[in-house]
Amino acid sequence: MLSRKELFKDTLKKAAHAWKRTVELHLTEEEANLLRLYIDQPGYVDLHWVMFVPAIKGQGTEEQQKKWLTMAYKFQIIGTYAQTELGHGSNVQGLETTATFDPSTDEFIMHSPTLTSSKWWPGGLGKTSTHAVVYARLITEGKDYGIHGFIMQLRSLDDHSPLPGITIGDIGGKFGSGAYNSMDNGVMRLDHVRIPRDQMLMRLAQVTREGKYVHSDVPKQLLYGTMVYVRQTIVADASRALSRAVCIAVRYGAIRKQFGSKAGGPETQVLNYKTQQSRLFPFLASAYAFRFVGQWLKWLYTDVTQKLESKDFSTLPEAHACTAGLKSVTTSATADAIEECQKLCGGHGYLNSSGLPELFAVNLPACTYEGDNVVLLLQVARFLMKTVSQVASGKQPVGTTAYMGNIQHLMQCKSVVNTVEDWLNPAAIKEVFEARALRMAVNCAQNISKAPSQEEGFEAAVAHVQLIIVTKFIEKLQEDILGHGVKEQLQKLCGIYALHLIHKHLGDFLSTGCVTARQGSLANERLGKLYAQVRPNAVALVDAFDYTDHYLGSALGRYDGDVYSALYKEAWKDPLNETVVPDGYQEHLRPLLKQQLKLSRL
Ligand SMILES: CC(C)(COP(=O)(O)OP(=O)(O)OC[C@H]1O[C@@H](n2cnc3c(N)ncnc32)[C@H](O)[C@@H]1OP(=O)(O)O)[C@@H](O)C(=O)NCCC(=O)NCCSC(=O)/C=C/CCCCCCCCCCCCC(=O)O
Ligand SMILES: Cc1cc2nc3c(=O)[nH]c(=O)nc-3n(C[C@H](O)[C@H](O)[C@H](O)COP(=O)(O)OP(=O)(O)OC[C@H]3O[C@@H](n4cnc5c(N)ncnc54)[C@H](O)[C@@H]3O)c2cc1C
Repeated sequence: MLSRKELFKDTLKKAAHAWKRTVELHLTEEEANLLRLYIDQPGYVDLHWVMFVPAIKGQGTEEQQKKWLTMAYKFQIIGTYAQTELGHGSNVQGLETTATFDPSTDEFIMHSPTLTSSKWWPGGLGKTSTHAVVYARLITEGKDYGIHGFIMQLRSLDDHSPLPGITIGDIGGKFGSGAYNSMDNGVMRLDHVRIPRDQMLMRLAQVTREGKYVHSDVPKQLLYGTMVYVRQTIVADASRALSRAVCIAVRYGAIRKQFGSKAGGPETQVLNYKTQQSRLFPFLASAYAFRFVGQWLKWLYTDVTQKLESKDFSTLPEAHACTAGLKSVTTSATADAIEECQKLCGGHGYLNSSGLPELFAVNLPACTYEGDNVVLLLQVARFLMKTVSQVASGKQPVGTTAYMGNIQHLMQCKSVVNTVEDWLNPAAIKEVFEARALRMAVNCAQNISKAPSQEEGFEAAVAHVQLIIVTKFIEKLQEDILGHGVKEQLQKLCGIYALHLIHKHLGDFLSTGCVTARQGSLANERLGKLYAQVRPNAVALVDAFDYTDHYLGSALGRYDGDVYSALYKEAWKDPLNETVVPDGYQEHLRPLLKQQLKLSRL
């Protein structure tokens, strides 16, 4: 119910309080991250910690890190990540902002040469950030060396006014009433702003005092390293958002009753309807699947980072493909699922008090930020095409593409499934997912020379990423899992996750010959049985997410199930209910009613 200005100020207040507590309680970096997470309101601090600091860590020299991170860690400066422009977001190499080296003063001149080169979108830029890592085309000795990162001070540290030559503001209201409107996404134009040479982030390349451009021995793709890092955190974020929506819809489904038995007995909980289960339980399974794959991705990222530190860059392409693909598939699935959960809760799901509209509006842009989901999957497709061609030339693939090394078998194998129970076998499931992913990638690679098809590449990428998620779920179940019966429940969810994908993408599985129509129908039968088996534990499986009512923010998802009183109470809090007779009655309603009454008497 807050206005945009009030909402923004509230975000500043919460962030300042969180920082105060972080200092007072001597929180570790991880604890401070959690504190921000549970404040649960997008704000400038996200950009500061999740993008500005990592960009300097990844692209700054040791000396630069020492200088800037010391201030950033103490919040003496607030930073953002200013990459996207009005004219270009996905096409990073198409950015237009220039950083021209002037050897006479040992400075870079930062400039926005066109309207479309205005920086547009960076979070916290609009009203808050004092500094930014700004991405611009480096020009020295008359030559354009492409996009590089530069640290710029944007606002005075005394009175917060923009520095000379910098025009800066907020880009305006966004989707939904609250949601991402707590963030001051900004616009910025630069008019020949001078910064010292040593504010170019120089780990990847340097410009000497004389203006010579010198490459480092690290790959230029490290320029994109911050995005790899953030995409990895977004997967965990998507799993959290999805689990919140599912928690609301499952709990409400257990409370909501519609239609009775013919004999006039009690009405049926909507969660008991098969159609409700087949729509909702795949989301429950996905929430767990995304959590496990997110944990694995975090491990992969840490592993790659350690390798990079010792100058082993070999796993960078795979890390890029995994983070891009998983960010894309999990955020798209999550946005769709939250929207569907709204429908699963019927009319009440459409109320703000259900918590679902806000959850949807906050998570929808994750499909776009940190890389449009389609653009990212096309990157995965490119990686797959390269891998297929390496396999063809005898190279053994590793990591998440290791399965492609089994090409002889996977290109011609037939699924062993013969009964409904056979679909309980993880090896049988994994084999059909591997065969589907490989055959789609190979078909795409073969067709590329004839008529390049983006769609085919996109579909092959989706199949590959789904295989990763299924595989990581299966691997998770091979670990020791504490708690009586917990593993059995997770096995059921793993089955649901995999089999609902077979159901949804049956066309792929059939057309690539991985399963027959009969096996597809056995998978559906198995899926129906799994839904029935999960039903008794569905509420416990969402309680296990351990969300407080406060964090869930939903009248429908309350732990105590007292849904109707909560809805009723929430309604009365609406500002429209502050007066019995609404504002506007005297000016607009009364004259209208009186006029009509007069007319009717004539
Ligand atoms: C990938 C692009 C589209 C590149 O396109 P292209 O022009 O074709 O390619 P080049 O630039 O020439 O590159 C070619 C080669 O480089 C490889 N490549 C590309 N990207 C990478 C990469 N990232 N890493 C490694 N390698 C890469 C590519 O494969 C080519 O290799 P080869 O030649 O084939 O060998 C690119 O331009 C692009 O990425 N576009 C997308 C742009 C984008 O993503 N922009 C993001 C802007 S910033 C933003 O959006 C910020 C949003 C705010 C988000 C706030 C998030 C808050 C999250 C909160 C989290 C909560 C915390 C949770 C805490 C917890 O849970 O722990
Ligand atoms: C809430 C939010 C916060 C953001 N925060 C930041 C930030 O802090 N810092 C920052 O720098 N940026 C930020 N961004 C910008 C964001 O990174 C870009 O919007 C994103 O990278 C997509 O780029 P675009 O907007 O140029 O989309 P476009 O690339 O213009 O996409 C438009 C359409 O074209 C399609 N398309 C584009 N290229 C291709 C292709 N090659 N093949 C097929 N289809 C294609 C896309 O799929 C999409 O459907 C933010 C964006 C949002 C929404």
